[in-house]
Amino acid sequence: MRMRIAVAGASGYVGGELLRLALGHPEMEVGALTAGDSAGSLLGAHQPHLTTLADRPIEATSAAALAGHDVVFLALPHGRSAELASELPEDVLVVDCGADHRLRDPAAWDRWYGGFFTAPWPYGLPEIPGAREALVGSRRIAVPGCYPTTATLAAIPAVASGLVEPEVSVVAFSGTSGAGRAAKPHLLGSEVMGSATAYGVGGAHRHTPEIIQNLSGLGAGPVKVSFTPVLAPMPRGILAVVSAPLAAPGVDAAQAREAYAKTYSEEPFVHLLPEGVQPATKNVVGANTAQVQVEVDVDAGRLVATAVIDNLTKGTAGGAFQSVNIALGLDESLGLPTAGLAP
Ligand SMILES: NC(=O)C1=CN([C@@H]2O[C@H](COP(=O)(O)OP(=O)(O)OC[C@H]3O[C@@H](n4cnc5c(N)ncnc54)[C@H](OP(=O)(O)O)[C@@H]3O)[C@@H](O)[C@H]2O)C=CC1
Ligand SMILES: CC(=O)N[C@@H](CCC(=O)OP(=O)(O)O)C(=O)O
Repeated sequence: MRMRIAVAGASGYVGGELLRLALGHPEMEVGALTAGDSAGSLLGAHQPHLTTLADRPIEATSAAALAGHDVVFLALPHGRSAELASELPEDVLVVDCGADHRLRDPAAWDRWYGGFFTAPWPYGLPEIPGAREALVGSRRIAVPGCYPTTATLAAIPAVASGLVEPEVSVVAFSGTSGAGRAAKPHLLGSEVMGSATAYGVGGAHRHTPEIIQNLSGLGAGPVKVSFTPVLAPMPRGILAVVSAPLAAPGVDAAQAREAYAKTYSEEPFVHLLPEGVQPATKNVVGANTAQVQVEVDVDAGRLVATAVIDNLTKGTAGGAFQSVNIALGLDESLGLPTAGLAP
């Protein structure tokens, strides 16, 4: 029998991507849809690309509306998930796409988010060593932030293998859907089109502690991270450029490549591109794949890795379904697209 899913935040960008993927998942069927102010309207008013769900009503978000489902996805603003999740039964698989259950350090939570600290849930980035095992059988999943997913996938092999010093620089370019669909002046077409802008510069972005948490858990000790996000004029996609000083002067491109090939050889969604081919965000639009590349800048003594994902697919909804598949004992790749859209 198929699993019935509920989506809280169904009118948003992540909600829309969760539903798009649910329609292609052979074990899932769509149940309740909820939101905030959009409650009382039909889904088609918010997600016109989901033609077959257009006449589904959106209800107000409450534990009662989400009851009676096998899997509940929370695609709500930060701070809205924790209380709601605490009212949902323990045997229901609850997947939080927001940040409420990602950070393990209460002090980091307090500094970057604030408010009531809730216990962290198994982290939905199976490619981190040990994370896949923690997801098996879990009934709670914390979906990573989209920048942390991209940066972490670019950096894992370099950091875990000790090829680099634990001082990582991340510069990542995100499409505008990363900011959600609520109207914000800096997201107006006239502001975004034909321009790219850094923001959260100087270690001020809230994804910094999440990237640090991920990279510091790889067995190579604490990792310092300098993270700079850049808003790029595209609807979807993230490109992360990660670099770090080589741990020893002799580390060469072949060694770096070997570490990346070995780390990702069995991963269904992470692809090391052939030598010299650089990842491009357009290659992964709508796909749950990450493309990665690694080079060594001998003159600067740095390893440079790049990765791309679709922020809404591998970066949120696709990663969420990948983790749900693992938690439920299904094939990890079930229902997840691996091909992007071209041209
Ligand atoms: N966009 C991305 O690439 C990523 C997003 N995330 C996270 O996923 C979550 C959803 O993001 P996204 O879809 O982009 O955001 P959107 O702004 O596009 O959507 C937010 C959704 O939450 C609903 N909502 C807002 N306030 C409330 C409330 N008080 N009670 C109930 N529902 C409410 C909105 O409904 P209404 O229409 O009624 O306002 C809407 O359905 C966020 O936590 C975000 O940080 C994580 C990774 C990547
Ligand atoms: C382009 C853009 O604005 N991106 C968002 C990150 C979105 C994301 O990953 O989400 P979480 O909020 O769930 O952590 C930002 O910088 O705030």
